[in-house]
Amino acid sequence: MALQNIGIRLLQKTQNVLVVFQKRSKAIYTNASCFNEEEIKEKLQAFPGGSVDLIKQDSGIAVLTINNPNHKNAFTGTMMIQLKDRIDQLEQWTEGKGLIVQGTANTFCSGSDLNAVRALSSCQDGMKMCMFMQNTLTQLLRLPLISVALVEGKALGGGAELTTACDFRLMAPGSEIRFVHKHMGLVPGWGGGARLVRIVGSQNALKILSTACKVDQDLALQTRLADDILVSNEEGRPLEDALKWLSDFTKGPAAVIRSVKKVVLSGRELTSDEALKTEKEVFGSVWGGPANVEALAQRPKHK
Ligand SMILES: CCCC(=O)SCCNC(=O)CCNC(=O)[C@H](O)C(C)(C)COP(=O)(O)OP(=O)(O)OC[C@H]1O[C@@H](n2cnc3c(N)ncnc32)[C@H](O)[C@@H]1OP(=O)(O)O
Repeated sequence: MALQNIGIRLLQKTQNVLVVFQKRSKAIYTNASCFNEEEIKEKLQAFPGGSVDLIKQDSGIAVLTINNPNHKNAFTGTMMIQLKDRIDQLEQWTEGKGLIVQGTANTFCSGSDLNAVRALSSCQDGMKMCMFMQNTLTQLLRLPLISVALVEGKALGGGAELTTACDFRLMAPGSEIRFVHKHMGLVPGWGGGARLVRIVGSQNALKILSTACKVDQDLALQTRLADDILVSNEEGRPLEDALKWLSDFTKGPAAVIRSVKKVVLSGRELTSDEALKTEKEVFGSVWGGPANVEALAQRPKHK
């Protein structure tokens, strides 16, 4: 009977945590904000090409690849839809711990496909595309996975914004992140402006956005836009090195790593009171869990 009660309590705790995160991972724009996802998807379908590929490894780390090499990995309309689908898949991946986002062919991403930009030139269409991408990139940032943008070559415009939707940014030698929006008569619209401010502070963000300067590895380290610089550009090495770099953060059971991300995310995004309550719920989900029981049985010393 006692065991049954513990089981029921654990189930309730897990449900509470789920409720908190389901509430939080809700899209920024919904039908209530007059956003019709199907309508913009239909428009985006008219701009095909390229793909967004996902490989989930047994290690619990997935690799998401932006793949449109003939156009420097620019996001076509169908790639925007695929990105959302892949992130939906990652949301369901309960064994996942980490994610690397990269571009194919030694370049990260040159932003929005300029052909689509030209065709969706009305203010309404632009804003609908922006809402769709903000929803998707917010969903990416809120995945319970520790995510890394692996920047090889150039990350321009929307590509630069995409890097800010990951927890960490690693830059390969010679790579650059550049918010070129100003030169296009634009500002960031995929949420990259708001996220940039959180990462580098408002002074640095203002400088980076108002000059549209190249953020090379030195400036990226100085402003903390990059978390580390990789040592080699040799074929295959950046991904190999990024996987190794990430593995330091993903050692251990998925339930614990995912909980760490949830606690940090709530601290980053919620009010202090909400973050504390969420932390309590997440704590409850791991307290007395298998990893906790095993650790206690081993009586570890943290020397
Ligand atoms: C809210 C989102 C805002 C945005 O993202 S707006 C888009 C911002 N991005 C840009 O303006 C990128 C413009 N492209 C460039 O600056 C240069 O192409 C880039 C990336 C520096 C590469 O230069 P290069 O190495 O000299 O190569 P290239 O210019 O010959 O490009 C190779 C082929 O790729 C194409 N491409 C590059 N970026 C693209 C894009 N964003 N949309 C559509 N096509 C794009 C380019 O047109 C060229 O195609 P093609 O070989 O001439 O058929």
